[in-house]
Amino acid sequence: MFSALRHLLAYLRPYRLEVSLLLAGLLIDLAFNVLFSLSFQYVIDEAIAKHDEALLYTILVALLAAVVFAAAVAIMRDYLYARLGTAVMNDLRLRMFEHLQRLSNNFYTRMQVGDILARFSTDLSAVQNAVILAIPETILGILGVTTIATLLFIFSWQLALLTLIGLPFATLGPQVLGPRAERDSYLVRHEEAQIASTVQENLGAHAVVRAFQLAPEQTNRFRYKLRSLYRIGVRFNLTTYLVERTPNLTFLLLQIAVFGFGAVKTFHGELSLGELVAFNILLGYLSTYVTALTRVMPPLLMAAGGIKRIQELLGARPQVQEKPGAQVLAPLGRAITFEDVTFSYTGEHKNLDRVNLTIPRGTNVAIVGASGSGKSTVLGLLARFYDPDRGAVAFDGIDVRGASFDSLRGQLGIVFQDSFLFNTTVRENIRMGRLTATDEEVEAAARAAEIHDLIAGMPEGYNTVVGERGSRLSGGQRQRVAIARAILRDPQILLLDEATSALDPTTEAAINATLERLGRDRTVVAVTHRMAATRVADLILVFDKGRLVEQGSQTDLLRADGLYRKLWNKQQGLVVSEDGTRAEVEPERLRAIPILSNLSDTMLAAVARTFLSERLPEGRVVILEGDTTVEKFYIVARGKVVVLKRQEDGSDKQIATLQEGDHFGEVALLRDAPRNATIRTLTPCILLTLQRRQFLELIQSDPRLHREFDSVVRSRVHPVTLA
Ligand SMILES: Nc1ncnc2c1ncn2[C@@H]1O[C@H](COP(=O)(O)OP(=O)(O)OP(=O)(O)O)[C@@H](O)[C@H]1O
Repeated sequence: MFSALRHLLAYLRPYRLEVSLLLAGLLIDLAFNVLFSLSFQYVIDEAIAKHDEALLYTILVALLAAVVFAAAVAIMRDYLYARLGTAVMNDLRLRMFEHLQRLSNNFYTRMQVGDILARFSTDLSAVQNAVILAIPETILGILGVTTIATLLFIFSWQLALLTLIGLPFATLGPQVLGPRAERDSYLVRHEEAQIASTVQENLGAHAVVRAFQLAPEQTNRFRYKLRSLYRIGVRFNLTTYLVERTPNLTFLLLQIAVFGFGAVKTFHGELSLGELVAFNILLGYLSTYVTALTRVMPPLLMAAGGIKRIQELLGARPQVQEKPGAQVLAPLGRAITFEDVTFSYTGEHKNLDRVNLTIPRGTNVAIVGASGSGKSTVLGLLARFYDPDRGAVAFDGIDVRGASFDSLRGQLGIVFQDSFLFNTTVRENIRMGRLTATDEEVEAAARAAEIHDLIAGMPEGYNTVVGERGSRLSGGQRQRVAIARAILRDPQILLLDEATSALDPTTEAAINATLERLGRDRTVVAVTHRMAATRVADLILVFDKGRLVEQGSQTDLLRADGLYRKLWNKQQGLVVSEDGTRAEVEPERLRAIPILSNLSDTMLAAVARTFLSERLPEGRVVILEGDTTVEKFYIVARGKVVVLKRQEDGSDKQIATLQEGDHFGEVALLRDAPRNATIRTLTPCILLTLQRRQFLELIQSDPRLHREFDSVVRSRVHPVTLA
């Protein structure tokens, strides 16, 4: 609690003037309350008892004037509260937002978006409550209690002593229950953030939820999270009410005791009637101040959890930082090198293992390998989104860790598979490549990315707003805007991370041609899982489980008959129609699938004809773990899918990703069995599917094949393949 208060006061530090005026206002408020109490003594003992009418009216007029003045001051205080609350919140929002810009990629993979957003919403509003309500009430409470306690001593030391002995009991409740409530407050905030994350995920997945009738399952998951919030919420609310309630109760008892004792003293003439009344009114104010102090407990406790979570965010250190006095990197002259680079995202296993490579300036380099082999990680280290655990990434021999961010990233233009477009105009989206670019330069970049004519043809031209994440543009158009953005930087080095793999073949070919042209005279490093796209590369780097296992030109690598050749073969025989809507598999390609490898040519041709194409958007569940109704075998003709395994805590763990040429669900051709993993599309996909019923009909039409297949079934039923 004290650390939360310390942080709250730190948030208020830039507003010393406003806080001083507020304090002055609070003192005036207190002074009025004291004067009001004392006036009773004078009215009763001096004016009424002594029949002094002039004094009576003087006191009443003075009181009226004081009320008007105190009310004016109270309005000024309200204004200051309003200003302070809003200003402090905006300061915090800005600090958090700025800090988020500095944090490294690892933070974003670790944190859920909903959790971060909750820190900006519910946590901040709890802090706002504390600033607006709790801080002034606490200050007024403390000032009030001390001033009034002193005055009480002046009236009657015995009564005051009695009050002061009783007062500590009022703090027992908060002392005992406060720390527990503070801990629970953090938990409540955490649970609320979890709920925000679940809602956010559900909103993003609404199409999948509807298509797969997952609403009851999703609602159950949500209900489970609500139950957890309910448990902690009830405990927290009860504890905070008790924190508030116990002092009130103690105070009531105390008030009765003091009043009784005072009444007896007045009866015996040891205290005047006016003094007794004034004393009791002061006591009433004391009670108000103590109550005010206890009333601030719930919002303060609530804010304590929020402040802790905000401070956690502000305290997160960027993993990758610019060194003080970092060197300005000259434009790349000779080569980018990886010198014995080892890197792990989580420390559990190496995602890059002792990688040595050289990318000479001006070359076109392709990075290939199975999904998860570390291709994108190479780009991440090159752009210094991460730092290697061992070894170094160097530009012309200079370790990038010693270089300034601007001079390193200023040389790079990056196009991702799904480049983010902001919900603003096309012009502004492109200009984000270089904020100082003129409109003419923006248009020149759009021309280079071959999207100028299309933009110019739109009713609002470059001022067309692209919608959330660029939703008003097609995938190909979005990608061209992203390329224009990268080109606007006129980068020496172009990094392409699967820049065209989510597009249909015609658009992909067109954009690849654009990129090929734009890549001339630049250094291009392109991650791709499409082997055909490596044809233009001067150098191909082949990765396997984080290691660079082969490198050379396409001709060399095909001749070498190693991993590259294997990956190449896997993608042969899968033909996608130009508009990217259908796919076919060539019979010979099916021979690479163990379960079909022994079929005759005629049968393979028949099986190949039986395959159907399915187009699925990103994020669609193809197979659900435990489902027994899916009777299909799948080949990925386009795109990427992820294999997920349900964990004991109900979450899904990613165990593999499969890409073009990979297959899954082989076991569905053999027998009924619950699927042992969930398969979900990571990108838009075209899947080739083979229905068990149709497949078996084909097989059964030929008794010889039927016998052959039976023996395959018997030999393969045990080692169950994926899903
Ligand atoms: N932010 C991250 N945190 C933890 N592990 C990660 C992270 N990013 C990637 N990985 C893991 O590191 C490994 C290499 O990932 P990387 O993205 O470089 O592979 P890739 O070859 O580009 O795969 P793909 O073709 O599927 O994009 C994978 O096992 C992946 O699961």
